[in-house]
Amino acid sequence: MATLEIRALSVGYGPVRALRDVSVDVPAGAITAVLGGNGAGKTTLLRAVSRTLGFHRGTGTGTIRFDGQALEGLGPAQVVAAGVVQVPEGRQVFARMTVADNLRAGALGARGGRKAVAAALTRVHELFPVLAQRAHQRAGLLSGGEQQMLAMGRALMAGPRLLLLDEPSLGLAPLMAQKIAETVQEINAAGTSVMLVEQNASIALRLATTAYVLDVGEVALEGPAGELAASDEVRRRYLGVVDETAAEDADRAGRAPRTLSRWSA
Ligand SMILES: Nc1ncnc2c1ncn2[C@@H]1O[C@H](COP(=O)(O)OP(=O)(O)OP(=O)(O)O)[C@@H](O)[C@H]1O
Repeated sequence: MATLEIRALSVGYGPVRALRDVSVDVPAGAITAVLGGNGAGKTTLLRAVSRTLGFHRGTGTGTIRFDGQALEGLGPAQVVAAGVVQVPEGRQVFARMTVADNLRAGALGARGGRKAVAAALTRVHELFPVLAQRAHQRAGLLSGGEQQMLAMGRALMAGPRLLLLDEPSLGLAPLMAQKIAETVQEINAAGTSVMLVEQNASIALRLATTAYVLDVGEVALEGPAGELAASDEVRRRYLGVVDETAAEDADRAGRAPRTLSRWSA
């Protein structure tokens, strides 16, 4: 059963068409990945779900249902209260506030009372012990990886049933990216559905059950993550694998083969 159903979603920023007729299903309990190059519309898709397009002067048409409830017409805080929480790209922690206060801020939109918040904090500290050790430090002093942990921890404080993750491994060293990936798996195994936007296709396809590839605002490919990982198109464009025929074709055309090293692990 899909917990999140996006149907015929089109989004624009003024004259810029960012998404066109996009339909995506995020099944309950699974990790669903969204891949795509720069500007493909991945972040826009998450903004549409979290109802934060308005902050960026974006407007959209189409339907988005979460557990059968229409999200159109809700404000961002109501979406959080419904159980859908976004971890924005670039972490966006409150740099001048302490780690503890950042986490407290995440609980503001939470359902449930003090007990639920205390339980969420215990859980966040179990997942990310460094956030307990650094509780009284300013968030701006944390490393990039620790800030990503804080951004995820802050989102978990709201008790999400669906977590929207925007490029959690961006700019992180491979070991830290791997650690974050393992934690995403752990969060999912504990019952939270995940919609994962990743520039690191190799990590995303390893974590996800199903995946979508966006290309200039449209769904270009979709299917089981294992099948996409094996497809020549995805391997060539998103996993940095240069197939020989493409390289020869490119040679004949007198230009370098197209490798997208940014996409490789
Ligand atoms: N606030 C905005 N105002 C105008 N255009 C925007 C705005 N935000 C995004 N866009 C445009 O919408 C399109 C999709 O952008 P989006 O950020 O969703 O892509 P993305 O796949 O997340 O890319 P990236 O990996 O670079 O973040 C791009 O053409 C982008 O320039």
